[in-house]
Amino acid sequence: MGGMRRFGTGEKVKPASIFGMFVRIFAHVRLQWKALVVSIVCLTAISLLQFAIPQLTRITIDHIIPDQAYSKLYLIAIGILGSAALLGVLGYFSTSLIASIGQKVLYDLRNDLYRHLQSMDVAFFDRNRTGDLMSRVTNDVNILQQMISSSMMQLVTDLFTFTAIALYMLWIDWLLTLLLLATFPCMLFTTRLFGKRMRASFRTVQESVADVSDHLQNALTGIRLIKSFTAEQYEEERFAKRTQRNMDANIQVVRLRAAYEPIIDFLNFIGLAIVLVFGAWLAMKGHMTVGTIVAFTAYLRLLQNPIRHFSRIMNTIQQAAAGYERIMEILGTKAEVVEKPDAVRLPQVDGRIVFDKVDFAYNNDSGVLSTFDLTLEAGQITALVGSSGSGKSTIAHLIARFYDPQGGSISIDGFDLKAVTLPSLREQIGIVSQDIILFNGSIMDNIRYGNLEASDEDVHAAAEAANATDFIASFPQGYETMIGERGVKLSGGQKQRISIARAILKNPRIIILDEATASLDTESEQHIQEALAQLLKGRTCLVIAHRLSTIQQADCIYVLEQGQIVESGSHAELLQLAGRYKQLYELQFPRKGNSESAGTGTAGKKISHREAKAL
Ligand SMILES: Nc1ncnc2c1ncn2[C@@H]1O[C@H](COP(=O)(O)OP(=O)(O)OP(=O)(O)O)[C@@H](O)[C@H]1O
Repeated sequence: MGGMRRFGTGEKVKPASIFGMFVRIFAHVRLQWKALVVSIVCLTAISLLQFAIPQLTRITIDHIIPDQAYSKLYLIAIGILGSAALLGVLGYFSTSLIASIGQKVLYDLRNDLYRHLQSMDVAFFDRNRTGDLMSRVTNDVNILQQMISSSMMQLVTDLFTFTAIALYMLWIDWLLTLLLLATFPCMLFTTRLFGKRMRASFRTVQESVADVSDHLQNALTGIRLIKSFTAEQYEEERFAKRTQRNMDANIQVVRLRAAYEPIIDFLNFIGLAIVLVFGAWLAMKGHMTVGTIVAFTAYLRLLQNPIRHFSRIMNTIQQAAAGYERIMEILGTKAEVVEKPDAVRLPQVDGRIVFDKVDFAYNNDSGVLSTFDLTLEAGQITALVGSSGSGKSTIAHLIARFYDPQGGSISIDGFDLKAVTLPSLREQIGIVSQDIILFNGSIMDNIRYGNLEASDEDVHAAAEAANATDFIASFPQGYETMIGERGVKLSGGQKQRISIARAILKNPRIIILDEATASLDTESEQHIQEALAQLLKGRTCLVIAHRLSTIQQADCIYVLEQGQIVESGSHAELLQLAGRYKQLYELQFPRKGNSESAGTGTAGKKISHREAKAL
């Protein structure tokens, strides 16, 4: 395969080796050294027992039969049955111990992965598909899990037995053993050759699983859109293309395996032929006993076990290696928005926000802001208006440090955002936007998300301030009503009020309203406006609105066009200026003209969201 890419970028990095995978797994395993020591003791005992059983065969053939030692036969029976019973008990302990070590490693890995994902910046999530990320945390970790639980134990036992037996065989007959071992490099070479190809195919399989998961995620969340455009057929074809890629890659794996296994079997038979022919020759010459040959053939099987098993579990191992690569791609990606090591806690702020010569572009595309200056005074309502795509939401994202500007600086009360810790910054910012995210859970849980320490009374007070108590009380289970996918469906306005209650409970110093009332009908808007008035009271507020009716009370309004401020002032001042703001205003309130009282009441309600968005 051509090498993997650093996640979400074009940069190529070396593919992870299977050895690297085992080393990393072992680094975690080391932490559970007690369980590890017990398993190693069990495995050593298993190897010794596996070694002892063929010795009993040899003793029977070489000594007991020729000596007609009837009285010793029961010892052989006890020896074999005792060894078998011990093998069973030791097998039980080593299997369960190694499996639990493995599961613990995966538990840590999955949690590390989740923690790492949470620490990534917003740009990372812009770049990567949700379904693909989900598939890495679930499917790829599962594959690794399968390998650890089913194959690791086998491999480790085999390696122990291999070493013990190879040493014994070299001691008994080094020449015969070396001849035998000559087949091993061929097996390793074949395994490597096929392994590489299989891994490439498995990587395709896993990528296609991620594609399928991504498609499903999009299609299921967008099912209304698909139906409204009657695009079912089109989506079905797109889905089939993705599953076809999965099928092709799987068939390729099966073909490789079908060719690989007979080759390994053939090499195993060469080993058997060597032992039989050369051993018989030695026996006929009187240099070796028949019992030793029989024991040698039994050892040969044990010696070849690692390779034979490896060929069987190679599927799982290569699949795990491909999954491991995909996991490492995430773990190896670093967030760009990070805290400096010497970052300080941002103290309780008044909320004066200053953009000083800020340059910003998403993904090194053409810039959204360039040498951009803006000051939001503490305790005031500042509004941003302007055409779609002019950069209003970008300004909000930069304040919350979802992205870092490429040039210039942004500060709050004189603290550069890059010099303060992220939680201390974001704790003081509340964002209420048009895209409301409520989690599956009760209304109580959703409001309490604003402050996980809040008491029930605090939650009730926040709901009261957000004008949400009436509709909450109308549900039979009140605050315990489940919302989200498994619960009741809330209207846009109800969701909005819950999100406002959540922000009120958070009690941040700075509030950002991004299109917060854009999609509401008149009646909801009335409720929301009252709730918002509660939320904005006494805080530093940035209000982004398409509806000019919602921002006339702002202390200062900035009109933004293509990332530049073209006008600023109060509503009245801007109307007098008779520039871009007035133009936007007249588009929204044609009949009221430039009357200053317009829009506070009915005029604003006549304009639809679509019209407003089009501005
Ligand atoms: N995550 C992103 N990745 C890349 N480009 C983006 C991203 N978000 C916004 N942009 C681009 O940045 C520019 C400014 O977008 P922004 O969302 O700030 O505008 P806006 O004024 O808030 O628009 P609207 O009123 O339509 O919401 C647009 O050209 C947009 O395409």
